[in-house]
Amino acid sequence: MPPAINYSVNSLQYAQTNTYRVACKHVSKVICHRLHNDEEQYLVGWKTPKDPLVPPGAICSWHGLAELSASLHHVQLYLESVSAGRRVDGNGQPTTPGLKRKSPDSSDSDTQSAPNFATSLRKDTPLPSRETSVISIGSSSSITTTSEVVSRTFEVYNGILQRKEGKILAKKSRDEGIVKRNAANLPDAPMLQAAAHATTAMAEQQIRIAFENKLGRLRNVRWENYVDNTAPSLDFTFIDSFTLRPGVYRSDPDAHEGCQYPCRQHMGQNIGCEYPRLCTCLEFAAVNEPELKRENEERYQQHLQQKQEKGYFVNTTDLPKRFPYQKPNKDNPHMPSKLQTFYLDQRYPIYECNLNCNCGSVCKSRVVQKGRKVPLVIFKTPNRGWGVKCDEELIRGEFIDTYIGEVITNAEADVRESKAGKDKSSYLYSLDKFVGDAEDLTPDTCYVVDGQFMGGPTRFINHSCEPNIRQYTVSYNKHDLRVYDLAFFAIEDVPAGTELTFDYMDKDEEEEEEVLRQRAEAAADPSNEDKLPCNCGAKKCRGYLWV
Ligand SMILES: C[S@@+](CC[C@H](N)C(=O)[O-])C[C@H]1O[C@@H](n2cnc3c(N)ncnc32)[C@H](O)[C@@H]1O
Repeated sequence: MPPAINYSVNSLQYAQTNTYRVACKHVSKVICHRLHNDEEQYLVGWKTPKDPLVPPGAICSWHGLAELSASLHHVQLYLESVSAGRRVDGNGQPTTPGLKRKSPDSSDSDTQSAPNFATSLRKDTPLPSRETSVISIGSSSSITTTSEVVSRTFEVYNGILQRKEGKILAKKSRDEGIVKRNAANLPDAPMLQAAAHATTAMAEQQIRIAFENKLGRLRNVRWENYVDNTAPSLDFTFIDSFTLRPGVYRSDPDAHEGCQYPCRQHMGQNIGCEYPRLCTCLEFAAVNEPELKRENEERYQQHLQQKQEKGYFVNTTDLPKRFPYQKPNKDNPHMPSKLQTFYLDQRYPIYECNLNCNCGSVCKSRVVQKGRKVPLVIFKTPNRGWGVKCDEELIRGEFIDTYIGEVITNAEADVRESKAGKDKSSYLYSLDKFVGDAEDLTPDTCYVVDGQFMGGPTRFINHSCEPNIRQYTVSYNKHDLRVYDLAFFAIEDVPAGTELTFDYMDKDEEEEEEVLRQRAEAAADPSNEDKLPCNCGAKKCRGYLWV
């Protein structure tokens, strides 16, 4: 019989409330659940740290929700896999699909189903100071990962966790009648049977509260779910600006080139910049070509030629430019700023004034930098996961919010994608607008925004083949071609409460007939078999998400 073993106190931190908190970083995954003494408990599979396992040889142990408050997203992942019928055993093989959920007032417990070690412990052993059982390898001396451990056929012993002199001990039970379990196939049949009768309502409620708390930090965003009891992922942090990761650089805003003379505070009847030829911020802004053509046909032709050769970065000194936004409506100051139709249609990069511009904060060329003004709702859709809508009507050209997240190198994006599988691509947004406009800026060297684990509410926006919003490039530093804002604007009037969607493939509008032809072609193409079907419901739906 192996002796009682000390194990890392880091993994279960003793909180002042007399409750241990399972440290998230040590959890591999939640494997099963049960009702134990009327308490919902979750079987936590441990990661194997280099230091002694938790406890050495242990692969999993049961914990109540109070102990799992710092690891709730593992419980959330478990509940999602159960409801999707995707549960797998320790060998990665699917187990009995789809446990039937019980209503919250269900009083079934594991004692009424097939006996398991927990039942034995409770009956015959003196009540431990902490009633949690642990499954561990009896004879294993080497430390291996959880998945390695469970893939071997071991007889395991069942023990209890005890608190003693400031440490947590895993102790083998002396109970003769204890049921030995084979760790190769967890959760095993008796566990699954017990789980099928055990409610998960308390965990679901705590997950919803935890998400509510996260969202509470955001102004003017709420969430609702009239579809089921779930909440958006807890493994997500709301941030309010880009988080730059290693290898990513952006210039200091203090160093941005701003518009100087003749710009000044409160100019242009207090609506800011008014010199479309001189303003240095507008150096690379869209040239007002009809105006130029009217004024000087020769210079106009020269400009077209240069544009064709050099793209956005042609010499436009003294040429008339287009301000990105319409002038504020003096009669109705509550009317939101609108992106000019030219920019909406042409997708031309938008240059806003910056910290070093003389025009001041009221300038009409400052919209996206002032942040979201519209109230957003994250809501559960019936067949597209979570989506986003706005509580107020949006007008065509109105700014909604930006797409933010971790900014990573393209190489890092490849690594993350290869680890996470194809669904990962949904959250990766390349900052590739200016690829080719600088020699060293290629599809392989541009940065990528990853919104999966960090971001704002726009990270929940779904795709539609007939979208009502679109993403535009907004820059405050005309010399930085690598880091700029990805800003969403309404491309049509959107009634309050309508789901906001953009086209993940950013395609231009096509005739319905052409789209239907392409959809039939895509459906017949076997290489599309593993693609996600698109549920946008649009007449011009292309059939799959990534075509
Ligand atoms: C950026 S996320 C959008 C938020 C997502 N619905 C969620 O619950 O987190 C992209 C993922 O949403 C789902 N999705 C988005 N648009 C969809 C559509 N039109 N049809 C089906 N699934 C969609 C897909 O699973 C896709 O991988």
